[in-house]
Amino acid sequence: MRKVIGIGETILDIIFQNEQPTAAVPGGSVFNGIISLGRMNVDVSFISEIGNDRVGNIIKRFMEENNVSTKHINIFPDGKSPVSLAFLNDKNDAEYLFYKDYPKQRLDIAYPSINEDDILIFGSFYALNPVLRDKMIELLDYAKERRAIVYYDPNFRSTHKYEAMKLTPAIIENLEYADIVRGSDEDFVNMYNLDDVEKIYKNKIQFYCPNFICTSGNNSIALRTKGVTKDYTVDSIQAVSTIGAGDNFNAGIIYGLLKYNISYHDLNTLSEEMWDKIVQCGKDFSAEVCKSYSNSVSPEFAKNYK
Ligand SMILES: OC[C@H]1O[C@](O)(CO)[C@@H](O)[C@@H]1O
Repeated sequence: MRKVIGIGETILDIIFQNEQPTAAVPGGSVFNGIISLGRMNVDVSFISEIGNDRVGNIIKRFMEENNVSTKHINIFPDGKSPVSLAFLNDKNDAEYLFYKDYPKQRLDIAYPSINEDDILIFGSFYALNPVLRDKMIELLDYAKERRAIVYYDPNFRSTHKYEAMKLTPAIIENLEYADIVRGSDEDFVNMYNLDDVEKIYKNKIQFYCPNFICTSGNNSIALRTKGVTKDYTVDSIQAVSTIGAGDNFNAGIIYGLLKYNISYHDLNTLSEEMWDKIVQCGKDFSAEVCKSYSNSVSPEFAKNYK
Protein backbone atom coordinates (compact mmCIF):
# COMPACT_ATOMS: atom_id res chain seq x y z
CA MET A 1 0.00 0.00 0.00
CA ARG A 2 1.28 3.47 -0.87
CA LYS A 3 2.17 5.67 2.06
CA VAL A 4 2.03 9.40 2.75
CA ILE A 5 4.84 10.78 4.87
CA GLY A 6 4.55 14.25 6.38
CA ILE A 7 7.10 16.35 8.23
CA GLY A 8 6.23 19.54 10.08
CA GLU A 9 5.35 21.15 13.34
CA THR A 10 2.60 20.13 15.74
CA ILE A 11 0.99 22.85 17.75
CA LEU A 12 -2.11 23.31 19.87
CA ASP A 13 -4.33 26.00 18.28
CA ILE A 14 -6.43 27.91 20.79
CA ILE A 15 -9.09 29.57 18.68
CA PHE A 16 -10.48 32.93 19.75
CA GLN A 17 -13.67 34.56 18.59
CA ASN A 18 -14.53 38.05 19.84
CA GLU A 19 -11.45 37.91 22.10
CA GLN A 20 -12.73 34.78 23.87
CA PRO A 21 -11.29 31.25 23.50
CA THR A 22 -13.85 29.02 21.77
CA ALA A 23 -11.93 25.86 20.91
CA ALA A 24 -8.54 24.18 21.34
CA VAL A 25 -7.51 21.83 18.53
CA PRO A 26 -4.23 20.18 17.60
CA GLY A 27 -2.80 21.83 14.48
CA GLY A 28 0.17 22.58 12.26
CA SER A 29 0.07 22.88 8.50
CA VAL A 30 1.29 19.42 7.43
CA PHE A 31 -0.21 17.89 10.59
CA ASN A 32 -3.75 19.04 9.67
CA GLY A 33 -3.56 17.37 6.27
CA ILE A 34 -2.03 14.19 7.67
CA ILE A 35 -4.87 13.88 10.22
CA SER A 36 -7.40 14.17 7.39
CA LEU A 37 -5.60 11.50 5.37
CA GLY A 38 -5.43 9.29 8.47
CA ARG A 39 -9.19 9.68 8.83
CA MET A 40 -9.55 8.66 5.17
CA ASN A 41 -7.69 5.45 6.08
CA VAL A 42 -4.60 6.35 4.09
CA ASP A 43 -1.40 4.79 5.45
CA VAL A 44 0.32 7.87 6.95
CA SER A 45 3.54 8.56 8.85
CA PHE A 46 4.24 11.88 10.50
CA ILE A 47 7.63 13.20 11.54
CA SER A 48 7.53 15.87 14.21
CA GLU A 49 8.32 16.81 17.80
CA ILE A 50 6.38 17.63 20.95
CA GLY A 51 7.23 18.34 24.56
CA ASN A 52 6.84 15.93 27.42
CA ASP A 53 3.86 17.85 28.80
CA ARG A 54 0.09 18.05 28.89
CA VAL A 55 -0.22 19.76 25.50
CA GLY A 56 2.09 17.14 23.99
CA ASN A 57 -0.09 14.40 25.48
CA ILE A 58 -3.25 15.91 23.97
CA ILE A 59 -1.60 16.00 20.54
CA LYS A 60 -0.23 12.47 20.87
CA ARG A 61 -3.61 11.06 21.86
CA PHE A 62 -5.28 12.93 19.01
CA MET A 63 -2.88 11.35 16.53
CA GLU A 64 -3.50 7.86 17.92
CA GLU A 65 -7.27 8.36 17.71
CA ASN A 66 -6.94 9.29 14.04
CA ASN A 67 -4.83 6.42 12.69
CA VAL A 68 -1.60 8.43 12.71
CA SER A 69 1.35 6.57 14.20
CA THR A 70 3.47 8.45 16.77
CA LYS A 71 6.52 6.31 16.05
CA HIS A 72 8.35 9.19 14.38
CA ILE A 73 7.45 11.85 16.92
CA ASN A 74 10.36 13.07 18.99
CA ILE A 75 9.21 13.78 22.54
CA PHE A 76 11.73 16.28 23.85
CA PRO A 77 12.41 16.48 27.59
CA ASP A 78 13.47 20.16 27.74
CA GLY A 79 11.24 22.94 26.45
CA LYS A 80 7.47 22.96 25.93
CA SER A 81 5.02 21.87 23.23
CA PRO A 82 4.18 24.77 20.91
CA VAL A 83 0.88 26.65 21.29
CA SER A 84 -0.79 29.19 19.02
CA LEU A 85 -3.51 31.70 19.70
CA ALA A 86 -5.60 31.97 16.53
CA PHE A 87 -7.81 35.08 16.50
CA LEU A 88 -10.65 34.79 13.98
CA ASN A 89 -11.66 38.02 12.24
CA ASP A 90 -15.07 38.91 10.79
CA LYS A 91 -14.38 36.68 7.76
CA ASN A 92 -13.37 33.86 10.13
CA ASP A 93 -9.79 33.99 8.87
CA ALA A 94 -7.16 33.61 11.60
CA GLU A 95 -4.40 35.89 12.78
CA TYR A 96 -1.85 33.92 14.80
CA LEU A 97 0.32 34.47 17.84
CA PHE A 98 2.82 31.65 18.33
CA TYR A 99 4.40 30.49 21.59
CA LYS A 100 7.36 28.17 21.06
CA ASP A 101 10.04 26.84 23.36
CA TYR A 102 12.03 24.17 21.52
CA PRO A 103 15.16 22.53 22.94
CA LYS A 104 18.58 22.78 21.23
CA GLN A 105 18.53 19.20 20.04
CA ARG A 106 15.80 18.82 17.41
CA LEU A 107 14.12 15.94 15.59
CA ASP A 108 16.15 13.28 17.32
CA ILE A 109 14.32 10.35 15.65
CA ALA A 110 14.70 7.71 12.95
CA TYR A 111 12.88 8.39 9.68
CA PRO A 112 10.21 6.04 8.33
CA SER A 113 11.01 3.97 5.27
CA ILE A 114 9.98 5.49 1.93
CA ASN A 115 9.18 3.51 -1.20
CA GLU A 116 8.62 4.34 -4.86
CA ASP A 117 5.32 6.25 -5.43
CA ASP A 118 4.90 7.11 -1.74
CA ILE A 119 4.15 10.80 -1.23
CA LEU A 120 6.20 13.11 0.99
CA ILE A 121 4.64 16.42 2.03
CA PHE A 122 6.66 19.23 3.59
CA GLY A 123 6.45 22.99 3.89
CA SER A 124 6.08 26.16 5.99
CA PHE A 125 8.96 27.71 7.91
CA TYR A 126 9.70 24.23 9.25
CA ALA A 127 11.03 23.40 5.78
CA LEU A 128 13.30 26.46 5.76
CA ASN A 129 14.43 26.68 9.36
CA PRO A 130 18.28 26.69 9.43
CA VAL A 131 18.22 24.70 12.68
CA LEU A 132 16.42 21.80 10.95
CA ARG A 133 17.94 22.17 7.50
CA ASP A 134 20.34 19.21 7.59
CA LYS A 135 17.59 16.89 8.79
CA MET A 136 15.20 18.18 6.15
CA ILE A 137 17.75 17.70 3.34
CA GLU A 138 18.52 14.19 4.55
CA LEU A 139 14.82 13.28 4.27
CA LEU A 140 14.36 15.00 0.90
CA ASP A 141 17.41 13.23 -0.56
CA TYR A 142 16.09 9.93 0.68
CA ALA A 143 12.61 10.58 -0.80
CA LYS A 144 14.15 11.53 -4.16
CA GLU A 145 16.40 8.50 -4.22
CA ARG A 146 13.37 6.28 -3.54
CA ARG A 147 11.31 8.04 -6.28
CA ALA A 148 8.58 9.25 -3.97
CA ILE A 149 6.36 12.13 -5.11
CA VAL A 150 7.48 15.24 -3.21
CA TYR A 151 4.78 17.84 -2.46
CA TYR A 152 5.84 21.29 -1.23
CA ASP A 153 3.63 23.97 0.34
CA PRO A 154 5.73 27.07 1.12
CA ASN A 155 2.95 28.42 3.44
CA PHE A 156 5.07 31.56 3.83
CA ARG A 157 3.45 33.75 6.45
CA SER A 158 3.84 37.52 6.70
CA THR A 159 5.75 37.09 9.99
CA HIS A 160 8.69 35.84 7.90
CA LYS A 161 8.41 38.44 5.13
CA TYR A 162 11.34 40.46 6.48
CA GLU A 163 13.68 37.48 6.02
CA ALA A 164 12.38 36.35 2.60
CA MET A 165 15.65 37.33 0.87
CA LYS A 166 17.76 35.46 3.39
CA LEU A 167 15.61 32.36 2.98
CA THR A 168 15.63 32.40 -0.84
CA PRO A 169 18.38 29.78 -1.31
CA ALA A 170 16.49 27.30 0.90
CA ILE A 171 13.20 28.08 -0.87
CA ILE A 172 14.83 27.40 -4.26
CA GLU A 173 16.34 24.18 -2.99
CA ASN A 174 12.88 23.07 -1.76
CA LEU A 175 11.34 23.94 -5.14
CA GLU A 176 14.01 21.80 -6.82
CA TYR A 177 13.12 18.81 -4.66
CA ALA A 178 9.39 19.26 -5.28
CA ASP A 179 7.28 17.46 -7.90
CA ILE A 180 4.22 19.54 -7.02
CA VAL A 181 4.18 23.02 -5.49
CA ARG A 182 0.95 24.40 -4.02
CA GLY A 183 0.91 27.83 -2.47
CA SER A 184 -1.57 30.59 -1.75
CA ASP A 185 -1.47 34.02 -3.38
CA GLU A 186 -0.44 35.46 0.01
CA ASP A 187 2.61 33.18 0.17
CA PHE A 188 3.96 34.58 -3.08
CA VAL A 189 3.30 38.18 -2.10
CA ASN A 190 5.21 37.51 1.13
CA MET A 191 8.09 35.70 -0.62
CA TYR A 192 8.45 37.60 -3.89
CA ASN A 193 6.12 40.59 -3.79
CA LEU A 194 4.33 39.06 -6.77
CA ASP A 195 0.60 38.55 -7.19
CA ASP A 196 0.41 37.61 -10.87
CA VAL A 197 0.13 33.83 -11.27
CA GLU A 198 1.73 33.85 -14.73
CA LYS A 199 4.77 35.73 -13.44
CA ILE A 200 5.03 33.55 -10.35
CA TYR A 201 4.95 30.36 -12.41
CA LYS A 202 7.20 31.53 -15.24
CA ASN A 203 9.77 33.46 -13.21
CA LYS A 204 9.87 31.62 -9.91
CA ILE A 205 8.55 28.05 -10.12
CA GLN A 206 8.52 26.45 -13.58
CA PHE A 207 12.28 26.12 -13.94
CA TYR A 208 12.48 24.09 -10.72
CA CYS A 209 9.12 22.31 -10.59
CA PRO A 210 6.68 21.85 -13.52
CA ASN A 211 3.49 21.24 -11.51
CA PHE A 212 2.11 24.31 -9.78
CA ILE A 213 -1.16 25.14 -8.05
CA CYS A 214 -1.92 28.58 -6.65
CA THR A 215 -5.00 29.01 -4.46
CA SER A 216 -6.43 32.34 -3.38
CA GLY A 217 -8.92 31.89 -0.57
CA ASN A 218 -12.42 31.60 -1.97
CA ASN A 219 -11.36 33.08 -5.32
CA SER A 220 -10.01 30.99 -8.15
CA ILE A 221 -7.49 28.13 -8.20
CA ALA A 222 -4.77 28.32 -10.84
CA LEU A 223 -3.21 25.14 -12.21
CA ARG A 224 -0.06 25.36 -14.30
CA THR A 225 1.75 22.29 -15.63
CA LYS A 226 3.75 21.47 -18.77
CA GLY A 227 0.58 20.54 -20.62
CA VAL A 228 -2.29 22.20 -18.74
CA THR A 229 -3.06 25.85 -17.97
CA LYS A 230 -6.35 26.13 -16.22
CA ASP A 231 -8.20 28.26 -13.69
CA TYR A 232 -10.91 26.75 -11.52
CA THR A 233 -13.69 28.58 -9.72
CA VAL A 234 -14.34 28.06 -6.02
CA ASP A 235 -17.87 27.78 -4.62
CA SER A 236 -18.39 30.29 -1.86
CA ILE A 237 -19.41 28.86 1.49
CA GLN A 238 -20.28 30.26 4.89
CA ALA A 239 -17.04 29.52 6.80
CA VAL A 240 -17.02 28.86 10.55
CA SER A 241 -13.20 28.99 10.48
CA THR A 242 -10.86 28.98 7.49
CA ILE A 243 -8.02 27.54 9.61
CA GLY A 244 -6.60 24.55 7.78
CA ALA A 245 -8.25 25.34 4.42
CA GLY A 246 -4.94 25.34 2.51
CA ASP A 247 -3.56 22.42 4.53
CA ASN A 248 -6.58 20.35 3.57
CA PHE A 249 -6.51 21.44 -0.03
CA ASN A 250 -3.09 19.75 -0.03
CA ALA A 251 -4.55 16.66 1.66
CA GLY A 252 -7.29 16.53 -0.99
CA ILE A 253 -4.78 16.74 -3.85
CA ILE A 254 -2.73 13.96 -2.28
CA TYR A 255 -5.87 11.90 -1.73
CA GLY A 256 -6.73 12.42 -5.41
CA LEU A 257 -3.27 11.22 -6.50
CA LEU A 258 -3.82 8.03 -4.52
CA LYS A 259 -7.45 7.59 -5.53
CA TYR A 260 -6.62 7.81 -9.24
CA ASN A 261 -3.42 5.75 -8.91
CA ILE A 262 -1.10 8.48 -10.12
CA SER A 263 2.47 7.25 -9.91
CA TYR A 264 5.71 9.22 -9.83
CA HIS A 265 6.16 8.52 -13.55
CA ASP A 266 2.62 9.62 -14.52
CA LEU A 267 2.82 12.97 -12.80
CA ASN A 268 4.35 15.12 -15.53
CA THR A 269 2.00 13.95 -18.30
CA LEU A 270 -1.39 14.08 -16.56
CA SER A 271 -4.31 15.09 -18.75
CA GLU A 272 -6.58 18.05 -18.06
CA GLU A 273 -9.45 15.66 -17.23
CA MET A 274 -7.33 13.89 -14.63
CA TRP A 275 -6.21 17.18 -13.07
CA ASP A 276 -9.89 18.24 -12.94
CA LYS A 277 -10.67 15.20 -10.81
CA ILE A 278 -7.66 15.69 -8.53
CA VAL A 279 -8.33 19.42 -8.03
CA GLN A 280 -11.94 18.57 -7.18
CA CYS A 281 -10.66 16.47 -4.25
CA GLY A 282 -8.61 19.46 -3.07
CA LYS A 283 -11.67 21.70 -3.26
CA ASP A 284 -13.87 19.17 -1.41
CA PHE A 285 -11.42 18.72 1.47
CA SER A 286 -10.82 22.44 1.77
CA ALA A 287 -14.53 23.34 1.79
CA GLU A 288 -15.26 20.66 4.38
CA VAL A 289 -12.69 21.93 6.87
CA CYS A 290 -14.16 25.47 6.79
CA LYS A 291 -17.48 24.17 8.10
CA SER A 292 -16.24 23.73 11.70
CA TYR A 293 -13.48 24.71 14.15
CA SER A 294 -11.76 21.43 13.38
CA ASN A 295 -8.50 21.68 11.40
CA SER A 296 -9.17 18.47 9.47
CA VAL A 297 -12.02 16.80 7.58
CA SER A 298 -14.60 15.22 9.88
CA PRO A 299 -14.78 11.44 10.42
CA GLU A 300 -18.30 11.55 8.83
CA PHE A 301 -16.91 13.23 5.72
CA ALA A 302 -14.11 10.64 5.62
CA LYS A 303 -16.62 7.81 5.86
CA ASN A 304 -18.91 9.09 3.12
CA TYR A 305 -16.42 10.60 0.66
CA LYS A 306 -16.35 8.88 -2.70
O1 LIG B 1 1.45 28.05 10.81
C1 LIG B 1 0.91 27.15 11.74
C2 LIG B 1 -0.56 27.35 11.92
O2 LIG B 1 -1.22 27.18 10.71
C3 LIG B 1 -2.16 26.13 10.79
O3 LIG B 1 -1.52 24.94 10.35
C4 LIG B 1 -3.34 26.42 9.92
O4 LIG B 1 -2.95 26.47 8.58
C5 LIG B 1 -2.49 26.03 12.25
O5 LIG B 1 -3.00 24.80 12.64
C6 LIG B 1 -1.16 26.35 12.88
O6 LIG B 1 -1.25 26.91 14.13
